Amino acid sequence: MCSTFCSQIPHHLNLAPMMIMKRFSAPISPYVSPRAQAITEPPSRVGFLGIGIMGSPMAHNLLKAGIDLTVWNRTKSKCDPLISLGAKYKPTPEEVAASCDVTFAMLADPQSALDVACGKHGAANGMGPGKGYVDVSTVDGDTSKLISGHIKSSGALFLEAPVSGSKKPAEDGQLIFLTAGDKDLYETVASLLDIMGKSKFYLGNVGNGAAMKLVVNMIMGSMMASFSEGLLLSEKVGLDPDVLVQVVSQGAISAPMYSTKGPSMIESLYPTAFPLKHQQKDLRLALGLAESVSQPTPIAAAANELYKVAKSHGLSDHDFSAVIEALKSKFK
Ligand SMILES: NC(=O)C1=CN([C@@H]2O[C@H](COP(=O)(O)OP(=O)(O)OC[C@H]3O[C@@H](n4cnc5c(N)ncnc54)[C@H](OP(=O)(O)O)[C@@H]3O)[C@@H](O)[C@H]2O)C=CC1
Ligand SMILES: O=CC(=O)O
Repeated sequence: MCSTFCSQIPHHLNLAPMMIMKRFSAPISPYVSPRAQAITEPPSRVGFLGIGIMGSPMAHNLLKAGIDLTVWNRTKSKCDPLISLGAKYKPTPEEVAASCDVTFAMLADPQSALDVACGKHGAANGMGPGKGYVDVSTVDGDTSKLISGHIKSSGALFLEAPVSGSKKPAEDGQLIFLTAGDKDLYETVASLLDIMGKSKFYLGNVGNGAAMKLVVNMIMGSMMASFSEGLLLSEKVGLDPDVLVQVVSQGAISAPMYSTKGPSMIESLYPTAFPLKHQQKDLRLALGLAESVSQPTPIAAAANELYKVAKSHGLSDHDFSAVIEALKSKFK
């Protein structure tokens, strides 16, 4: 079993195989798994793990829609507003999964998504036939496949469903779900995805949703880096950057991101919707994806370096538009 298991460990985790074996205590058997069983449709008890910038409004929308919701977050206090609105709370991901038909997870990165799904008291320990796990975190395909293997070895179904759209779309129920995995689970949770989002794509095998999300965010990260250069250049040659934002917003390169974030970037304000550290993580994972198929991505590679500079100057938890700071002379 070890060779099968170890071959699934994502390269970027950089952990010795024995550490991984210790960390992810849920047994994984690729050969014998309990028979998967249909989930009641729509699921009557829903779990949500990871109540951060995105998880909080997504869970809130489920609650507002009358869903019987159980929540968990590493920092418990972030669950309190949801609990005061009627959500139940369980102290571990395992207990959430055990008490729910379907459990969603919205975690920061590959490591936290693995820890919460497959670690000690992780969700996989509470899964079983008749249940489903929907991971909406942005991770790479290898991580998603590893989580899928653990969940499915319990007899439960697995769907990866990363989202495109930020804090405001999450609040407005306007996210775009990029799903892949068990089609039965996709159909079972469709009504829940419709509460949280405006559209959903089913992309086939596990890994395809993750790949689509990484390609989209690779483009977005490069766009923001390029926009930052344009804003600073316009200012340096004596143009009004506010006018640049207006011109851009009316032409072929118009994007909501430029008109919503441009004005605050000009003021050097970066209220966090999408943390810069997550954008850099997505670029790093996208570059790994490109490397795996020998696709040249020089623009994304350059953008990634800029986000790394921004991170090294303490901007990790600012909005990703703070990448503009890395281009200012004080950082040279
Ligand atoms: N913000 C955005 O605009 C978007 C974000 N995303 C993706 O969604 C995911 C979540 O992002 P977002 O909500 O913005 O990020 P946050 O940083 O606000 O939330 C991250 C969540 O992960 C939890 N977490 C982090 N590390 C661990 C760990 N080791 N063990 C357990 N839990 C952990 C945090 O818990 P705690 O509260 O205890 O720190 C928190 O609940 C990321 O993958 C991001 O790339 C996707 C689309 C848009
Ligand atoms: O992942 C970020 C987003 O805005 O989408």
